[in-house]
Amino acid sequence: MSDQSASGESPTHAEDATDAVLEELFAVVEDRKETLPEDSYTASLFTHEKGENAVLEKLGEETTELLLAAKDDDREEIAHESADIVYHLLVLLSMKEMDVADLRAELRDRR
Ligand SMILES: N=c1c2ncn([C@@H]3O[C@H](COP(=O)(O)OP(=O)(O)OP(=O)(O)O)[C@@H](O)[C@H]3O)c2ncn1[C@@H]1O[C@H](COP(=O)(O)O)[C@@H](O)[C@H]1O
Repeated sequence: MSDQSASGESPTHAEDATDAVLEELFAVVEDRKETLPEDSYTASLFTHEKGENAVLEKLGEETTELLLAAKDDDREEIAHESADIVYHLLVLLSMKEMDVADLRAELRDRR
């Protein structure tokens, strides 16, 4: 990470790319919530069959898996579980009628 990035003064290209990935994934989540395609795992989370409890359970499971991966120093697994957590977190934000912008604003406020 560059000094400029660490200071928070100006986003780097890498940060721009990260932001775009989160925005794009969140847009897919929002689309699945609205259109509810039958073959979509995301859509299934918005049904009564699964719903919020399933998302919360997943976040709990994946957090445990992340802790185990960290204890094992398994970087590939850490990345995998982190991505699972971020995805399910975005689903939860959408369920609460929140936006990825709320997460970004909270992180920015801490700098
Ligand atoms: N990022 C994800 C994503 N992460 C996890 N999952 C699903 O979440 C489910 C549970 O995840 P787990 O890791 O617990 O699955 P698992 O096989 O039990 O694995 P482990 O428990 O062993 O880790 C699996 O069915 C995964 O496919 C995801 N499903 C969808 N997405 C994104 O959402 C987009 C839309 O997907 P659909 O809604 O399916 O069209 C995709 O293109 C992806 O970008």
